[in-house]
Amino acid sequence: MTPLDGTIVLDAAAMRAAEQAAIAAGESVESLMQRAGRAVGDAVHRLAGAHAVLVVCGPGNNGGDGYLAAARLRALGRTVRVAAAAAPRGAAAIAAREAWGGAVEPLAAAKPAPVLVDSLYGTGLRRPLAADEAASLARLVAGAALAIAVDLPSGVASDDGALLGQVPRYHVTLALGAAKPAHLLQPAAARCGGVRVLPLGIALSGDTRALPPPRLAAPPVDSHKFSRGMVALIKGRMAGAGELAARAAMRAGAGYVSLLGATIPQAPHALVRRSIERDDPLVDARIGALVIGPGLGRDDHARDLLERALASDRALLIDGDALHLVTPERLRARGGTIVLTPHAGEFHALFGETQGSKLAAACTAAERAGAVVVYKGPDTVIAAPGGRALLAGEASSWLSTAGSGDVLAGAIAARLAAGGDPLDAAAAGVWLHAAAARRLGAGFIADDLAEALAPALAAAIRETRA
Ligand SMILES: NC(=O)C1=CN([C@@H]2O[C@H](COP(=O)(O)OP(=O)(O)OC[C@H]3O[C@@H](n4cnc5c(N)ncnc54)[C@H](OP(=O)(O)O)[C@@H]3O)[C@@H](O)[C@H]2O)[C@@H](O)CC1
Ligand SMILES: [K+]
Repeated sequence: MTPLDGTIVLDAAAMRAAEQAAIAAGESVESLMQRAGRAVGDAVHRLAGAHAVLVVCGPGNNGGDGYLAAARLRALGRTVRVAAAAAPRGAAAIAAREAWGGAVEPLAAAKPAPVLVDSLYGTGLRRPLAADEAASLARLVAGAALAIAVDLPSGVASDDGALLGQVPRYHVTLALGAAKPAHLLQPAAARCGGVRVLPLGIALSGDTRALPPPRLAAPPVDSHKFSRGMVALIKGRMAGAGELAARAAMRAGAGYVSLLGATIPQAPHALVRRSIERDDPLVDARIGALVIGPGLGRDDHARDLLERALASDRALLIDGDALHLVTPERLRARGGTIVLTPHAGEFHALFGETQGSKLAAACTAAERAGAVVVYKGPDTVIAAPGGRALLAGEASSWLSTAGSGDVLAGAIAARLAAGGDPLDAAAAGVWLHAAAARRLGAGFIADDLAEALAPALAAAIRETRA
């Protein structure tokens, strides 16, 4: 079992294509299912302690996995029962049912067991479960101390993370072969519990991954403040937003941070406050990342500042209000490195209403704007032009606090200013932001979050070294 960090994420069509490629190379559906069933059986055996197990099986290949997992559990000496609402269809699932060979209880009459394994539907689910089937599943999950979903909780849409009906909450989901978007996109992700991938030994390729831990190092011995990365932030009408983003950039590792348009000296004194009117500081060639948007406002002054930022050739991070003042076409025409950090409202203001999953929307938006798009939320998606995308999965719900987005903008800007691929920089910022929140636990405010980026950065550097 492997955790999700950095693993490949495949939609149902890509998963089928990987399966077909394996079959063309000499595998069979049966051999893949045997591997899946055995891996599920072994994982349940490890997770279930000495408790009795009930496996509920559906009519497709997800059900086939369940019959074989039950057979494996029986071979391991476990007490295991099987229930189903319908007979298996398809040769592999029928063979799996025969390999189990034991009793199959009617789902509606099945009594709960301490461990429930849901093998009803996986990536092939296209419509809501029938009401009686959904009710039976909910009853059996509620009656179990440990509920494990095979591949996906039955009732979630694999590609976009939607719920096709009432879906119970599971403790663990065992993803077969690869993670699916529903393991990382809401609302489905919150139903999955802990997700573990069971590798099936088939070749996988694709452009979407779960957010990996950043590969970060301490500054080299010959570093100076500018080589570590200079971040310049444009102060807006709401001064606190820029202050927070600036503190975050400092704590996330930038060597030099200036707040443009703030001239009254105050703590922290390491933050360089400069007028924005004299000697155009926006074109300073030492700037590694220029940030505009936090607390900017949307008036004419804000528009002027945005025009000046767009005219600069520096890597640009656009957040908050500034996302309401620009168009994707304008960004594409500007070119250069651009990172956008919209929440859902800002995303729709900039890109309009979109079709399909949050992942698809972010990828399309990145292409349209020629920018890395960090589509924020409880299931942040990061997409780059060209198709690469990262799914951050569930972060602390305490991040829903004022100023949290300003801190994220500062963290990403610090990593952007340090150089390298802008997608990696955005990913590192998102990771550090989530890690800082984890360290703080509950009830924190954005000021705490900015400060906690430093220990989160130190931990990421230690983990890179280990
Ligand atoms: N990829 C891999 O490498 C491997 C994948 N494997 C496994 O295969 C799983 C995908 O299998 P799958 O394609 O057979 O789909 P699955 O989720 O079992 O459901 C389809 C069946 O359910 C039916 N059906 C659908 N909705 C329904 C509803 N609401 N109510 C009632 N019926 C409904 C549908 O019928 P139909 O829509 O055709 O009428 C069809 O019969 C995948 O999640 C993984 O577990 C491993 O075995 C091996 C390696
Ligand atoms: K399932």
